Amino acid sequence: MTPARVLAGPPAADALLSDVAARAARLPRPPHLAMVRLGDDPASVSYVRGKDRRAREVGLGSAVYALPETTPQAELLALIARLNADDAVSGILVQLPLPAHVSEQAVLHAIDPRKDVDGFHPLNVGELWAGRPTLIPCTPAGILYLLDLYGLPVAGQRAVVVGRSPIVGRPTAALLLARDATVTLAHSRTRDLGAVTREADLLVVAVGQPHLITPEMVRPGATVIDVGINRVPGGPGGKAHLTGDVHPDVAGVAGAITPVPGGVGPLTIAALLANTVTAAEMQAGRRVPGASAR
Ligand SMILES: Nc1nc(=O)c2c([nH]1)NC[C@@H]1CN(c3ccc(C(=O)N[C@@H](CCC(=O)O)C(=O)O)cc3)C=[N+]21
Repeated sequence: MTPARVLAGPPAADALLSDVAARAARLPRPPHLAMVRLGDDPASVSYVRGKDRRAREVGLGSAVYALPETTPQAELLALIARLNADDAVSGILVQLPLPAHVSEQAVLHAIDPRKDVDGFHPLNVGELWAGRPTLIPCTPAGILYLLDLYGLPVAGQRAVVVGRSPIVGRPTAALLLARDATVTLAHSRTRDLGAVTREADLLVVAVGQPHLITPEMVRPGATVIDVGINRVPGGPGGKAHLTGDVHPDVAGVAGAITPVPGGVGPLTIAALLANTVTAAEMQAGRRVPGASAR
């Protein structure tokens, strides 16, 4: 078996971002992304910094509101209300996870659906499941962009998504369905997971369990998208390193596979900035809400 084709994220992200920059430049003023984070979780700090830097690189405005971990929910909701009302703000992202005293649901409901660049507001979630993707969650949008860029088919494919989280698994299943794949959504209670994943032409894994997917669970020649980002000890020099939900030996069976890091992650950021431009276009009346973003 020839080893799998590696679907590198960074060049695909660059291609998407050059389109984002061109669309941003056609607007009357640069789209602006407001990001809010509570507390100093190192991963959140690093992700938000990465998004902020990439936004500026492609000519978007960007602002980070770094609030104390102890910020009361009412204060966070008041900030969101101000950002909703501010015409200079095109997109709003509240970094997850939130501290336990803040209701994620209350926050996600509070963001104006037309500025919801994460695609987490129930209106956008509903539109996506109804087959009318508008502002699509960033990781699923990034996965579809990656597949399209590398010329991998979606329509008619047997797709298996492992993981049913509201931010990755569920919306990925909805988006693949909107693109005419035959979709199975598997999860921690799925009986004989390997028998299910072996049916997949296209396997998307978003569980957060290092090396859950082993070679015998993969159909030879399948496309495997690894969304897992797991920090595990014992990297080069004994430092913690990143590894995916898919065992490295799967590369000997799959037809195509995304690496971790350097696979889906960079596309997630690019898709966020694409959503920010889409939101700005809608607000400028250049795009009708509901006209497909793809
Ligand atoms: N409201 C909200 N929206 C999000 O989109 C959101 C969130 N909260 N909370 C956390 C998750 C996680 N996430 C990632 C983005 C980029 C990489 C990424 O660029 N990863 C690099 C490596 C990064 C590293 O070295 O840590 C890669 O895979 O190559 C990873 C993860 C967005 N999230």
